[in-house]
Amino acid sequence: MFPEVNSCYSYEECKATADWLLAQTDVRPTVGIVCGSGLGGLADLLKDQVAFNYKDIPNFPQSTVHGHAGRLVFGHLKGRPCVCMQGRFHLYEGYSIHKITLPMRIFKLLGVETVMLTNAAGGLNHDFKMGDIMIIKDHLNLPGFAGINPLNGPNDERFGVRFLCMSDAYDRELQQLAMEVGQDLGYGDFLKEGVYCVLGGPTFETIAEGRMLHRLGADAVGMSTVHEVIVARHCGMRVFALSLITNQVVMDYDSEERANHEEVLQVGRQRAAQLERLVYTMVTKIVHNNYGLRD
Ligand SMILES: O=P(O)(O)O[C@@H]1C[C@H](O)[C@@H](CO)O1
Ligand code: HPA
Repeated sequence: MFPEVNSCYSYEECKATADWLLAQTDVRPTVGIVCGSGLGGLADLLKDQVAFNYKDIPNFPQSTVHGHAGRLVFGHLKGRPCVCMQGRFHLYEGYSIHKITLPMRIFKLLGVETVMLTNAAGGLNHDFKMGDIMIIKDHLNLPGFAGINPLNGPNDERFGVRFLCMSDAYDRELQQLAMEVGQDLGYGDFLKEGVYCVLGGPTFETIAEGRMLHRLGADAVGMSTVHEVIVARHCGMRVFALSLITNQVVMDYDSEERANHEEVLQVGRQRAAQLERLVYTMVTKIVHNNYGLRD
């Protein structure tokens, strides 16, 4: 019934990985950051770094995509203890959905309370431009419609409930904070909000697919994030997510534009510093334990 059931990681396996990491570093992160394609520079902002190559971490998958360095970096952002994935995993790399979301459970067992995810995405909303930063307010989980969900398989209540509410997946207070910080930083012209749709990739969208997703209510489309968000919410972490619009999805048969990964990485490089500053400033304003925000 669940073809990937054997690839689930047990609570004990996740705990073993978290305990291994905690034994190697004194950093006790409350914020976990996931860097999207070409956006790994965020990890370089961490002070007092303790970094691990994914290949050295028990149970961890390896990054196979250009623009995803494959390092887990612990450190501090203005005194706030953080852990940062410099590179994430995607379904199209051939990993099971349980494997690509394993780091979220490890974050939880490390003590992370807030997860901040970034990704590169194609714009579907006609008002969006290349280089816009979209605060994700909701998502469309297309693989989920087809029964591909990271919570498939036996449910371990130590992580969370069997049937997860998703109408509050993206923390509204953090979205508001992002808007305020973005305005303060002068990002008003390119800071947007919208709905992210995940597909399996690795193919970019056909014109008919782009048109369909737009009509379904998606503002941007990508190949990640949603699975991580589901698992992070399942184990009770607060979630905030951003998309960098690296290209406009082609929705016109007369267009000469062609989506490609090099352009995705290039636009990432152009906007990375501003995106990093937004996340950095937000982290300095998040207070943990009482879920409040600092002014
Ligand atoms: O990890 P993210 O979602 O940022 O990566 C996007 C989606 C594909 O992996 C790749 C396409 O260029 O970038
Ligand atoms: N489609 C899907 N994923 C993406 C895109 C896109 O146009 N751009 C960056 N990641």
